[in-house]
Amino acid sequence: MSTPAIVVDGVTVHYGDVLALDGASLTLERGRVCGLVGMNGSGKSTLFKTIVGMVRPDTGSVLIDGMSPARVRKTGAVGYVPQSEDVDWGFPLSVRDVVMTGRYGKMGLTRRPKPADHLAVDEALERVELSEYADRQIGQLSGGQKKRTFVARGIAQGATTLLLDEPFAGVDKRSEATITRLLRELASDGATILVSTHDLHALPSLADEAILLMRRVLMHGPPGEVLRPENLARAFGLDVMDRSETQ
Ligand SMILES: Nc1ncnc2c1ncn2[C@@H]1O[C@H](COP(=O)(O)OP(=O)(O)OP(=O)(O)O)[C@@H](O)[C@H]1O
Repeated sequence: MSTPAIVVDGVTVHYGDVLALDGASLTLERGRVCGLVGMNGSGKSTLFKTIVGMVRPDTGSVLIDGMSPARVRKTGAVGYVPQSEDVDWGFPLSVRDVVMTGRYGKMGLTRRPKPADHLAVDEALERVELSEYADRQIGQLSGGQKKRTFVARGIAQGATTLLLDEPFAGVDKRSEATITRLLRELASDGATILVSTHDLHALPSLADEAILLMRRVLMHGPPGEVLRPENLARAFGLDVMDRSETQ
């Protein structure tokens, strides 16, 4: 069997007294889109940050393509689309600048882009349909364009694992459809995608599998099974399929 794309094994994370993850374990195979579902505060962002190596687990381990987060970070194999709240949108960076940061690992210490870097950025912008916004400051984008900028960064980086923290929050239907199509295309090219969302109705058309998180993985399987009302009731404590979104 090939090495799984992501293995999270018994990960526990505290922020001071707050227990954010409590023995979370999961394995994701290559070329799959997995939806991550859980109520506010269930540890979704913490799980992403642990996988990318921004948060260190108290116990447990993370392997990406069989490597530690610190090691894999240097390869650029993991792309991360953070929650909007985690980004300083006032920073004087254009869309092109943000996408170019995905190439830094390949540039060495000078960080001087070569023609191949410019080409990779142009191609990534085209793929997410943002070429005409390339020189716009990132704060002057719509919600969907902001998300697509970070997806483009992952593409320019050549990421084979992409982690997206609520890419559909504050995004209109058209951008949602564009992002969904992109993620499906990237997965069919072999990328592994872990994506958190509150939009449960959209999950079956987006994801091959789903995870229910409540500080630990309550369930991991086909979306139709994971989203059954009795399972959602365990994770959310209410009948969420009667609502368009869970909050
Ligand atoms: N930097 C931090 N310092 C202290 N507590 C934190 C920090 N970040 C997260 N937490 C707490 O850890 C728990 C898990 O938070 P996390 O952001 O991972 O959840 P989430 O599932 O992503 O939530 P949401 O759906 O609201 O984004 C919450 O109780 C949260 O308040």
